Amino acid sequence: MAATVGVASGDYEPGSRGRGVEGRPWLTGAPPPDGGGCCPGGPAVSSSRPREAPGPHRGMDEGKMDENEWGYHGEGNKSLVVAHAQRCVVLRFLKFPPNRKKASEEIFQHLQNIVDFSKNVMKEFLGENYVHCGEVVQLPLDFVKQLCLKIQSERPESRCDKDLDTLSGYALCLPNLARLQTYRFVEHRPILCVEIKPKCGFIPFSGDVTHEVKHKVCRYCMHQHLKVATGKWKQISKYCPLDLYSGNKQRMHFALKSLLQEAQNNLKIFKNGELIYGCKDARSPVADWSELAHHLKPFFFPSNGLAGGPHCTGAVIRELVRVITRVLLSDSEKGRAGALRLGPGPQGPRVCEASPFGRSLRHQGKSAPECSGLPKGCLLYKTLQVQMLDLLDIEGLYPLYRRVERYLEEFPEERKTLQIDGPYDEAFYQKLLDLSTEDDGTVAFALTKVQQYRVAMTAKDCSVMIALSPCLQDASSEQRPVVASSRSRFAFSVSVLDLDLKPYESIPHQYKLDGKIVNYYSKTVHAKDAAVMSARFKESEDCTLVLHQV
Ligand SMILES: O=P(O)(O)O[C@H]1[C@H](OP(=O)(O)O)[C@@H](OP(=O)(O)O)[C@H](OP(=O)(O)O)[C@@H](OP(=O)(O)O)[C@H]1OP(=O)(O)O
Ligand SMILES: Nc1ncnc2c1ncn2[C@@H]1O[C@H](COP(=O)(O)OP(=O)(O)O)[C@@H](O)[C@H]1O
Repeated sequence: MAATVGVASGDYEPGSRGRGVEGRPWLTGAPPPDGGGCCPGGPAVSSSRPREAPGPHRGMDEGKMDENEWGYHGEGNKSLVVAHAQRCVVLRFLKFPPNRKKASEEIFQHLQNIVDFSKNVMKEFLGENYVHCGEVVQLPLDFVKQLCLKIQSERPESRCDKDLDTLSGYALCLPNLARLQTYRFVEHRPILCVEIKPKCGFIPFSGDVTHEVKHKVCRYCMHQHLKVATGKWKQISKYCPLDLYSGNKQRMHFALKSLLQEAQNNLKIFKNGELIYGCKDARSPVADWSELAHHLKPFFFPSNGLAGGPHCTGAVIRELVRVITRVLLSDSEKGRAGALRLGPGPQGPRVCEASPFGRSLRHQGKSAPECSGLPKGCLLYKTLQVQMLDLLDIEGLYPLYRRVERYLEEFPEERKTLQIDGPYDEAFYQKLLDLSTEDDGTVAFALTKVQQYRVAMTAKDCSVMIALSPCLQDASSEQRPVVASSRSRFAFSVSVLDLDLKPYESIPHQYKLDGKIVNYYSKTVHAKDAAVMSARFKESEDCTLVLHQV
């Protein structure tokens, strides 16, 4: 069990073993030292050992954490996140199905693996500026239990099939990326945060793909049909990741407007840390642009130089889309591409046949606008490079997974040597750089492809957080980059989150899911398109017959 540290120097030392929060100024309620803390602005997790703390009472004495200072922030399939009311720090807890008992040490190791993977792998691939590793902290069990009770009513019903881990006391402490990363204390300025889960930005190019449609339509667009059919979402989104990743402003604008029309779990907008836009689940009300514009107008038209009404809504949405596009194309790494050199970009088609944008161009007899491509130092480019570690597609990868499985059935003790469950250290990272696809029949080759696939899956499911804070006209940009809109200027930060390495055990699920998605799409959509085409062809044939008779 991880030790709880004693009184520390007060500096924030990431990567310690489940730092207890005792006596750690950057985690206490006291004002942090300049620049201290997992988020320089500070603070908040007070000190204590996991123990049955005295009954809850107001005030933050040393060693008592107050669940009333924390609020529900969001959750996905695996984690639940709470944010401190004043400070820019979050606690990210693991979630499990009810009655799923996991030993505390196992929880600690799981969380430490997330930190190690972010630090040793994703920081290398995506860049120092975009990735925040956080740190494993140990919390008072009573605090966690009270917190769980407090937030339960705020959770979307669709997420309540799993519960917060209240038994181990471990959580990840991270900077609150929904607030601008400041280098000192949090500046009390309005902050707008846009979170995008872009999903996979390329069409598979592997020769192992057996379903022809997979070379024409992207995974996201195909998956939309199955998701609507199974009731996960009400309507098919017009968003296509290839438009967002294209680097072409026209396509990126279309992609962002599509996300604004149908957010699903791919878009969330926060204002001063509060969720103001984005579906909590399939039953959430339909997107209301006028309400969103009302929230955003002060950011984009600060002098209130814009009358209300539909014109205003359109103008505000246009400004938002343009600013987000500029930020996505910004290059905080000054052109430093990541460690991967996967070639000029996706080798498959650059436009997805299912994208409404692509379809409208074809109907107008135009070709897709040339892909200006993403700047090599921007987060989308780097994320796409990591996604393309999926070199063989799941259809080519799955037999290699079976090879590793057969080896582990024979030598189960080798699982540790193969680093299936970590440690995700430098050695693990170095093995990811071997991009060969020539199968030499060895377990080593199979394992490398499996590990690369897991990393690619992680990059296909992560999210980009963009934080915007209005800054004065003369704000110098050396501390923080600045982006201009028609009437405003914003200091901004771009971060990536949800970088948990996808589990080795999820590969069979991916293989089955891939088949389900493709079969459903081929059976319903592709067949329908073919029927429409043949009806048109028949129609034109009938016309030809009439002509002959005459
Ligand atoms: O619907 P969510 O929020 O539970 O998200 C799922 C992902 O579904 P979605 O496609 O709606 O983003 C799911 O991604 P795929 O459907 O497989 O594309 C994702 O599974 P992975 O494929 O293994 O990434 C799933 O991730 P985990 O089960 O948590 O690993 C979950 O994504 P997150 O909730 O964002 O983790
Ligand atoms: N560091 C963070 N700062 C602010 N919000 C966060 C942070 N990490 C996660 N979140 C919010 O919590 C939600 C769920 O977290 P996430 O890590 O995506 O869960 P999961 O791993 O289950 O997908 C995210 O969509 C995001 O809105």
